Amino acid sequence: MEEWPEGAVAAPIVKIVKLSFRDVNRYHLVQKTDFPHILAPPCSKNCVRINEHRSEHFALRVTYPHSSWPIRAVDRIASWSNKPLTSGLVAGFCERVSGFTYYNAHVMADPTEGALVYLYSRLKTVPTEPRTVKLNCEFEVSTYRLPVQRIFLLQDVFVCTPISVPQKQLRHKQSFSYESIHKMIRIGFVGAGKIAQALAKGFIAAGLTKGEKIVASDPFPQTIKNFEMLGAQISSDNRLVVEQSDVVFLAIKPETVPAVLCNIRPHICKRHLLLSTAMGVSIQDIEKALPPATRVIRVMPNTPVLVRNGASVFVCGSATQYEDEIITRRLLEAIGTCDKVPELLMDTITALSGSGPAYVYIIIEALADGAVKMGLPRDLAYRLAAQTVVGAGSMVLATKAHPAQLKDDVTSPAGSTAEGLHFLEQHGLRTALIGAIEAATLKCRQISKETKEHISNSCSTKQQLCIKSQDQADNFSAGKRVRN
Ligand SMILES: NC(=O)C1=CN([C@@H]2O[C@H](COP(=O)(O)OP(=O)(O)OC[C@H]3O[C@@H](n4cnc5c(N)ncnc54)[C@H](OP(=O)(O)O)[C@@H]3O)[C@@H](O)[C@H]2O)C=CC1
Ligand SMILES: O=C(O)[C@@H]1CCC=N1
Repeated sequence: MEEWPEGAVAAPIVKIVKLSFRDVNRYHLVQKTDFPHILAPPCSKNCVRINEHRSEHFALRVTYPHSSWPIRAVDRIASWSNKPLTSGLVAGFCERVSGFTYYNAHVMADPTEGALVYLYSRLKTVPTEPRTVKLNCEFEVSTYRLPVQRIFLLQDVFVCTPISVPQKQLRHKQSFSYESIHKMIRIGFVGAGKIAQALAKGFIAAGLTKGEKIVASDPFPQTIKNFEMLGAQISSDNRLVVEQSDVVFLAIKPETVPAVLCNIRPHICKRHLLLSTAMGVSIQDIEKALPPATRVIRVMPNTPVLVRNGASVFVCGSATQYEDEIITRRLLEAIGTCDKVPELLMDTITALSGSGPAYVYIIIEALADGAVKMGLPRDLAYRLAAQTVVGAGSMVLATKAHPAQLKDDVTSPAGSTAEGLHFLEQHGLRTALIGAIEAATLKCRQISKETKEHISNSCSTKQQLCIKSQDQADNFSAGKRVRN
């Protein structure tokens, strides 16, 4: 039996009868992701069907395929216990509240064998208020035997132990918190520009990592200084970032992507998860330029991730594991919303939420300019305009009402709003915004096409390019500024 990692706690036999999301934070959590072995998909023959449209409990007894199946925790804390589990209980709860479906489930190891409790949870939307999730004894009477398949529903696995466990039951005194898992993931940024900085600051603000756990590269000394100020390790050599991180954000402009991929390619290995923010560069094109089976996820965040209010989406590559999706979700959900989308929507999403903050800033600026023209102090005008945008956006999300309905609610008969709206319609605000999304989408498509050609060409002349990139990288390392 291997040693437990430093800081881990031995989970005692706990029978959870009630768990709230607030409680989750009170548990010591060890994330575990190696769980394709456990559960059948919810709609398979032998499995409880989970009805998405009403709240219900479900319960399953599972039998693991091999008595030697080890309990393994993720990645860098792999094999912290290899005690075999042969059976366990899965209990879950699917809840439909205010239009959202919440999934939660537990796997309890057989107490005689492992005495570990796993908590799986998947929330379509993270509730703003802690929710009580009842997990009760019902599940103990279930006797399903399931084929061994992948879990679809469940997002995360934690080994839990209540904080109230007497110290003497703990093998190690320190707790091993959920946050500390992410602190173990070394995050790297290739390209240290605007979106890289916003992401890094967001992750730090969310407590997912610390500045010193980040490593970033950029040829531009002024830009990279911003990372230095976060306490990050900085370099002008992209290869160093790759070597020193597990999750690598590719935060460079599309035209730079082919040469950079060529440069980092020899340093990419199995442990890496590559998250590309590059607009218009398809997963297929990125994968083509990297070693086979490189795990690539394409993401489209926006700058409000800086204040943990971003709108991000992601697309999984052909070699990604479910665990990679979990990590991506955990990272992006900590700094805003996060949706998995089909890749064909990426160009339009780039135009909408990727570029969108820029449009909204112009709107805020213009609203404030109007107010200043009419006599308001400028700082008050900006504050009111910004808060109005925040409030209106929150109304759309919270009420799910049609924006037109919410607009009508503001517009009193013969009032001032109607006058303002009339003016906007006369001057084509709607048309302008629709046109902006269309124009930006088309630009993304064009860049996508160009990058595809560029990558195809660079793949055919890969060796030459690699030599060139190597030279460039060496020049960066030598402190010279080189542009592609
Ligand atoms: N800004 C945003 O809101 C969003 C941007 N994105 C995407 O993210 C990517 C980055 O955008 P953004 O941060 O705005 O752009 P920036 O120009 O701010 O950042 C890119 C950085 O990469 C640097 N760079 C250039 N060549 C290399 C190289 N060979 N190796 C490493 N770094 C290099 C650039 O340096 P230099 O300036 O000297 O060229 C620059 O500092 C783009 O593909 C964009 O489409 C996605 C979502 C939102
Ligand atoms: O302007 C750009 O190209 C990027 C894409 C989304 C936001 N900024």
